[in-house]
Amino acid sequence: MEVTSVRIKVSKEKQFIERIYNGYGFSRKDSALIADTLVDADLRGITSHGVQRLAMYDRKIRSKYIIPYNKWTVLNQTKTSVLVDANHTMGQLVSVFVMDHIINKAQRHGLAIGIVRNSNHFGAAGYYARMAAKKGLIGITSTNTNPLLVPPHARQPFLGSNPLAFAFPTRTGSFVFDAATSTVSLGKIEVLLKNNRQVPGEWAIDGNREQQNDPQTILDELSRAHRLGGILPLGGLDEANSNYKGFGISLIVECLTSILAQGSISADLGNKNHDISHFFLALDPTLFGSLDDIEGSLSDMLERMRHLDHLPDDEITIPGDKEIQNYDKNQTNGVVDEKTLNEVNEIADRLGVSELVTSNTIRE
Ligand SMILES: NC(=O)c1ccc[n+]([C@@H]2O[C@H](COP(=O)([O-])OP(=O)(O)OC[C@H]3O[C@@H](n4cnc5c(N)ncnc54)[C@H](O)[C@@H]3O)[C@@H](O)[C@H]2O)c1
Ligand SMILES: O=C(O)C[C@H](O)C(=O)O
Repeated sequence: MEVTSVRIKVSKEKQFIERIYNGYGFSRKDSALIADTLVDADLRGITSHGVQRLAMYDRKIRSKYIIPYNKWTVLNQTKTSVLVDANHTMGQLVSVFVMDHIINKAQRHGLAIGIVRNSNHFGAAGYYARMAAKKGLIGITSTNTNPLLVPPHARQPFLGSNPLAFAFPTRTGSFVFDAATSTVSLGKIEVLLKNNRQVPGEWAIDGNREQQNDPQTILDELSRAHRLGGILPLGGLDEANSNYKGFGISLIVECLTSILAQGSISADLGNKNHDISHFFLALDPTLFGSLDDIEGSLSDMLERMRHLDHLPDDEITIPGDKEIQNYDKNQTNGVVDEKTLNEVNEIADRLGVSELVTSNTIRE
C-alpha cells in the first residue's frame, strides 16, 4: 500500500510547534522549549515521540489534564536530591527544570537525583539524559506511563512502557541508550498504523495471550477502560526468550518512578495519564578518575565493538548510532507522514494559528 510522507524544514516545524503552544497559552520561552524536545526527537528519527505526540498532548490539554499556567512546586531538597510536584504542567517543562537542577547539584556534590510526581508525559527520555552527558556527567532518566505492558501469564496490562534512558559522555559526544522496557513503545505502533504497516514480530498480544499484529486492534484495546491484551515485556511471549527479564526491568522503572515519588502506579493511570512520575539521575564520573580517561575508555570499547568480526553483508550497530546518523542527515529537512501532518494541522486550524507548510512529498 502506498505511503505518503512529507519533507518539513526543521526551522518551520519548530516555529509551528511554538505557535501551537503559544495558542494554548504557554509562554514564548516554554513553547520554544517544548518545540525543541519534540523536534529533537524527529531529528533523531524517534518519530513516535516527535510532532506525532502533539495529538496526544492536545487531548490532554483540552481535558485539563495538562494545565498550561500551572507551575511545579519543590517539595523537598537536599544537597543531592530534589522532590518535585509537577502540579500537572507539561512533562517536558518540569523535566528540563529538574534535570538542570540536579546537573548543578551533581557538579558540586558528585551525584544528584530528582524525583517528580503529578506530572504529564515527558516525551523521549533520552533528551534529559543527554543534558547531563553534554556537561560531562552520566545521565539516567525514566518515567512511568499508561498501563500498556502485560506481565508474563497475565491477560491485562499493568505496567507502563516505562522507558529508560542512559547517556554517558564519550570523546566525540555521548553513548545513549533510550528505549521502552516493553518490546516497543505505544508510539511506534501508532506510527506503523499511520504508515499502513502491520506490527512485526512478537510485540503485542490479545486478551487470550495470542500474538496480535494489527496496530488498530492493539491501539483500540489499549484505549479502553478495561483493557485486555497489550504490549509484551522485552523478551516477548515466552519464558524461553527471557520475558521475565523485560518484566523485571520494567518493574525496576516503576520502583524508581511511581513508588519512589509516591505517585500513581502505571496500572492506575488509565487514560487520564496525568499523575505520571519521573526519575532523573546525574553522576559525575570524575568521582572515580579523570574525565579524559573514562570518556576515552568508553570510546575505545565502542570502537572495538564496531570492528568485531561480522558477516560480509552485516554491520554492527551500537545503541545510539541510528539516532546520531539520523540527526546528521535530518539537519535541514525532517520527514513527517501525511496522516500526522493532517492531524497537527487540524489542531492549528482549531487554535487559529497558521498550518505547518511542507517542502516536498515523498511517495513510497
Ligand atoms: N514518555 C513516555 O512515556 C515514553 C514511553 C515509552 C517510550 N518512550 C520513548 O520512545 C522512544 C522510542 O522507544 P522504543 O523502545 O520504541 O524504541 P526502539 O525499540 O527503537 O529502541 C530504541 C533504542 O534502541 C537502539 N537501537 C535501535 N535499533 C538498534 C539496532 N539495530 N542496534 C543497536 N541498537 C539499536 C536505539 O539506538 C535506541 O537507543 C524513546 O525515546 C523512549 O524514551 C517514551
Ligand atoms: O504513555 C503513553 O501513553 C505512551 C508512550 O509514549 C509510548 O509511546 O509508549
